[in-house]
Amino acid sequence: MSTAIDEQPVFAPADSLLRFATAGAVDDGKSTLIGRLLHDSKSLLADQLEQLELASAERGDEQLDLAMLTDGLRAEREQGITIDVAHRYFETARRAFIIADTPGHAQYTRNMVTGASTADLAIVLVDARNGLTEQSRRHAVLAGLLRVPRLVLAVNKMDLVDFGEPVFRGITEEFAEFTAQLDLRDITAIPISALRGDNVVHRSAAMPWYDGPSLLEHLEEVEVAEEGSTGDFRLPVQCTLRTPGYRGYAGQIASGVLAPGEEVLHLPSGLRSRVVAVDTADGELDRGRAPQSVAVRLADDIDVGRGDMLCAPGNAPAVAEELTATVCWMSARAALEPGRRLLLKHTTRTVKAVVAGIGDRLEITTLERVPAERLELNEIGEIDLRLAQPVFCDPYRENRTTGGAVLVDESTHETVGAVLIS
Ligand SMILES: Nc1nc2c(ncn2[C@@H]2O[C@H](COP(=O)(O)OP(=O)(O)OP(=O)(O)O)[C@@H](O)[C@H]2O)c(=O)[nH]1
Repeated sequence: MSTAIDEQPVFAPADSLLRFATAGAVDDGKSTLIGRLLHDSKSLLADQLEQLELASAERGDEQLDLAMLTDGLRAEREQGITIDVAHRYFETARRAFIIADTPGHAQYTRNMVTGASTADLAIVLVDARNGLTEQSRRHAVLAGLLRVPRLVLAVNKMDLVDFGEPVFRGITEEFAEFTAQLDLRDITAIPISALRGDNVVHRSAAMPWYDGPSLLEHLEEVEVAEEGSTGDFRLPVQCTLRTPGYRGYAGQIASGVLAPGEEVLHLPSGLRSRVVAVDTADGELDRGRAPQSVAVRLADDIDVGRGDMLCAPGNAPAVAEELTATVCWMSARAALEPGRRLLLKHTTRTVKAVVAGIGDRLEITTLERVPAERLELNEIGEIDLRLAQPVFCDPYRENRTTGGAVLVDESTHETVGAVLIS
């Protein structure tokens, strides 16, 4: 194993970013996999590598203890109170990556929802010896619900099943059967050994029967849908920028494209205006696209403030004071019950909400919908919400930003629910 630092490539600027989440049960090898990706793609700094070698040598390990890299990260995370998902950046010559490492234990549903809601791809890790478990099924269901566009089934620990093709085929076939019922469009299965590095960054000689890409090759090549920039234009307004002679409405474009000269609709007023300019910190743009942060200048004097929305006049979002939504309940303190008062944070708007009713609960491993009176921690179900003011929203399946929201406890300010608007 080469560890020479001067081999570190000079990174060309990566031309695109892939956000991916890792999901697996405890001990399936997530930490080892992430460590292996960082190590073999030479994404570690000299001092991190040195520390790793030292610590592994002290323990008398022949192999580098790659999980230590992510465990270090987890220690950092544990100092925080509410952040359960650690994010890690790395890049290769071809692409930049942000990994959302979602811990496998206890609060896995909550963590996976947090980590995967913005992911372009989810890696579901399976231990080859155990095959598919209830957790693997849960992860696949959640990825489908959250509409993560791509999924990798990484069958890990292939070294412990003699790199056997039948084991891999058995697991992938079972997975395909299960996911046929889900809304998952793009699934790639890769046999790996995170510990030895087989098919993680480099292709493995131990599995000649597999002729697909290594995991990193796949991550580098997979197309990232230009998410957002394809949909209708939506700009949730964060604030108004005002200096003498200047007024721009600032925010991050949630979806679509906007160019000067185009007409936009302002919500809640329903007024329309023409775009004079789309500004950024680096100057004016010919066109702004999701997920850029911009300030929009309008031809007319409209009263625009935080929580409002500028959008395409043709296919405007719903202005809704009542919502039906799928909710993942994340609070260990109390179950979600009808009558509960909460805050709904939707894009840049926060409104008071009351739970008007609870519909079905999703039995996640069988995909059955069963009647429910309440939702406990980590349960997923359909609820009706009544809002004190409207939100401007799209169905989650059409727009992950304007279709998503979180529920917050009014007194503790804790995030207690992830909301996918129907
Ligand atoms: N033989 C073998 N062991 C592996 C492989 N990948 C991981 N392991 C071992 O499996 C154990 C668990 O690995 P981790 O990376 O800590 O697992 P994890 O999924 O991150 O577990 P948590 O951090 O507890 O969620 C460790 O002892 C690893 O060395 C592999 O490909 N082959």
